[in-house]
Amino acid sequence: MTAPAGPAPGSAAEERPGAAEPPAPVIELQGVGVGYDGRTVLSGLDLRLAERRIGVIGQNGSGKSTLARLLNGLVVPDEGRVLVDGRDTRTEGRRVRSEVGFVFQNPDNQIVFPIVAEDMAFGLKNLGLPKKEIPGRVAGALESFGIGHLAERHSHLLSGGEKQLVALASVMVMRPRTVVFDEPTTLLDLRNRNRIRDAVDAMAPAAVVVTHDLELVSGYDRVLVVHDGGIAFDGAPGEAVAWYREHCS
Ligand SMILES: Nc1ncnc2c1ncn2[C@@H]1O[C@H](COP(=O)(O)OP(=O)(O)OP(=O)(O)O)[C@@H](O)[C@H]1O
Repeated sequence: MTAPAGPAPGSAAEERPGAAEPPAPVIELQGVGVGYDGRTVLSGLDLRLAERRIGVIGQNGSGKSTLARLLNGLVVPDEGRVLVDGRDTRTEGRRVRSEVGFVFQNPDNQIVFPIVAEDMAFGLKNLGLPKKEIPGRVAGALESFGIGHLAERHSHLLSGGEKQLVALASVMVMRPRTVVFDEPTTLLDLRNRNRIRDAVDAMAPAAVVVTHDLELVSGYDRVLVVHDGGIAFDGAPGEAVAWYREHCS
């Protein structure tokens, strides 16, 4: 399999000084409430998200993953609504998910096919991409994360770090405008954690990153602290982390 001459649009390799960045879609939460088994997890959330790098921090069980899943319709609210560029995740979930990708904490949750390239091609086939364009797109996405050599490997036999990079490439190959990450570095050693951090920092789409890794969000545009069923702090990374340390440790 040969990589295309240039980096894939939307790939990490495309990101370079002066490269045009696609505008992030505007994600709006209006009066959003979610509960499980009659227990409220998030309530009365009103948020407008349009920055390119947004971090989400908070204690275990505070509702961060739930908030992340609301953003592309993996969870639909019990109250209120979530709009992505005006599209309601309840009624246009499929369309929203083509614009807002999701990288799970455990990459095994998103790998379906045994071979890496097959797994990545599956999503593109579903998108209706012409068959002859698929191998080039897959190769380009893998190369952009420095993992072209994994194309023909068995997905389930990869190391944790390799799997997480493959999961990220599998989302990026779909060319989303925003990628939501649910604790992308939790299972990784320091080297792979830094690879993922650099990949997220450099990628062209916007990103919303849920994490307990407070250093990860230090250069972000905005950080939300989820606490007591809502957003307890919303602001610059330094202040958000300081608020979190003071109130939640
Ligand atoms: N599908 C579900 N069914 C029942 N309860 C759930 C479900 N998903 C989440 N919860 C509960 O909702 C609460 C919030 O969970 P969530 O995963 O959003 O928190 P979190 O902040 O991401 O936690 P962590 O940092 O531990 O990953 C928790 O009490 C969790 O047990």
